[in-house]
Amino acid sequence: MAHFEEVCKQSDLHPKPAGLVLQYGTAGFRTSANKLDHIMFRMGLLATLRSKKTKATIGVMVTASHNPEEDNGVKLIDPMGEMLTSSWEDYATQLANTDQNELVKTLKDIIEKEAIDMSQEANVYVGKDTRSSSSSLSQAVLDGVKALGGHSKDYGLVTTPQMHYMVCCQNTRGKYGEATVEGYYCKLSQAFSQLAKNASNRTDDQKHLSVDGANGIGAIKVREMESHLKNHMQLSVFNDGSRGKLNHQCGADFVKVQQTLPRAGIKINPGDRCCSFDGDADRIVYYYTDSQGDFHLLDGDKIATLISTFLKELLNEAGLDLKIAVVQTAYANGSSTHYLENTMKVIVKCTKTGVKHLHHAAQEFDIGVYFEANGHGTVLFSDGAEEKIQQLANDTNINDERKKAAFLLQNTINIINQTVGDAISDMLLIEAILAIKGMTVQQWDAIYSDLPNRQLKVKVSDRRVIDTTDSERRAVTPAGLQEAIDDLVKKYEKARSFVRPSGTEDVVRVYAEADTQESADALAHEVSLAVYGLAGGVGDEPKPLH
Ligand SMILES: CC(=O)N[C@H]1[C@@H](OP(=O)(O)O)O[C@H](CO)[C@@H](O)[C@@H]1O
Ligand SMILES: [Mg+2]
Repeated sequence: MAHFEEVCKQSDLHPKPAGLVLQYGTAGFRTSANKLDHIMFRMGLLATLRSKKTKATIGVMVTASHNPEEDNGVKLIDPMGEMLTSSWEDYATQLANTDQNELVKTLKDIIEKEAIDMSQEANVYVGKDTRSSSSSLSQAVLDGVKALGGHSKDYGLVTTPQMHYMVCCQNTRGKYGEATVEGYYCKLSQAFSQLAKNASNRTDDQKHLSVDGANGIGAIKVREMESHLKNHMQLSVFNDGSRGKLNHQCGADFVKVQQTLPRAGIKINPGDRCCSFDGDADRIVYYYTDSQGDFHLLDGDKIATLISTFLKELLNEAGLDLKIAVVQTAYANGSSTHYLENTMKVIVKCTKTGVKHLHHAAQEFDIGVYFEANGHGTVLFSDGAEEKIQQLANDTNINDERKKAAFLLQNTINIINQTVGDAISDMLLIEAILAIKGMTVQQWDAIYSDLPNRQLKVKVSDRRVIDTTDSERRAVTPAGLQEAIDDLVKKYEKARSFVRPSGTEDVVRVYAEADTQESADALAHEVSLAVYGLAGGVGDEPKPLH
């Protein structure tokens, strides 16, 4: 067929560097931008096949999220706005690594295996972040779609969650919202205005929020959103990309891992409510400093607690019997899990790291709140739960308290981006909850106290020697490692530690928590030494933090 000739011709313009092998990992492909041109072209091809197969619009987002500006990456978005189904991740890896002269054969294999009707129309939406490499790389995706005869729509600069939203809107024929950036702002800001009506007498101070945009796309988009929010919120946007470097000493990942204020580009006063987005605005963390200048972080665990408390109270007031659960990973602070299980008495589930795992687990419940500790998360409502809430909101025979709760639940559904974690949507929901509950960031922080914790990285020659079980909380290989960790953990109070190979970097990650920061730091260091010794450490031996 003519398309394959075109693929061959075009593919020569997007050559694969010899010997390069890349894998579709936790967050798609991610590496130095200069190695990705052929990957982008080929993901354009794959997205076109996926669209033909599903008879739906597929999304492609060009971004490397919180990684340095020099990196880039790409991920595919499935019809309902969710991550690409895992069975197709293997096709992505095959296509990425196949030699130029085998490309058509690899394509034909996929077409045959999936019984794809090539006469079916294909539709692919493409978006990109603000990296300097993103323009040419997203053009390579568009070239791939065109080569296989697919239709494409280039959304240009958008946040990752906006891209997921567009795909979902398109494939639900507008039921989820209008598939434009403007439609996104309208849907979210209308829901926010409705929720904010239920907050009494907020002062300008209470409406004020400092936002660290990580010098990325989130800064641009939150500014665009601001005009839709009218006088409901007052934003000061720092690290808006006009000067600083993307993700450099700022942004959600920096703040979470370093447990400190953005080192660059932000001016705040003690007590000010602040938040940081990551480079593609799918993560958010909150923080403030107290009068002593001490830093207080409100991470994904605190966000999940705030949101699930709010929802549980509304369900009670509405008299709705819906099952709510919180999904976390092993990185969730032990205090958060304890609080959720024992004080709030909600179901808590732990999954492997990576949003797709949390997302799937959250789909099992009427209402599933999922957050990674690093601030990536959202809330999922089952169709049944949405229907019940809708019915109640339309019921004229209920008392005012139930009516109000149903109205708040309805608008909470609308403010949330259920397709994926979304810094802007999460920010609006958190701001609405704080406003409705008349709560300060300090009061939110006081719901429970985090256990001091530390995250470290260890370089080893092959991180695949570490295999884990129990949602990554225990290592089964190499021999002796888990026993060594168990012995170290016993030395400390309230201690917990685990190790796992990263899915996005060539490192082993070490996590430790304990009753004091000194203990958490010491435990993390000792476990790093155990990893270094038993799992083939390379380079210098890990040094103590103090
Ligand atoms: C400890 C940590 O924050 N890990 C991150 C990181 O995964 P790793 O597999 O740990 O490299 O990147 C993922 C993709 O962004 C994110 O989902 C995950 O939470
Ligand atoms: Mg991100």
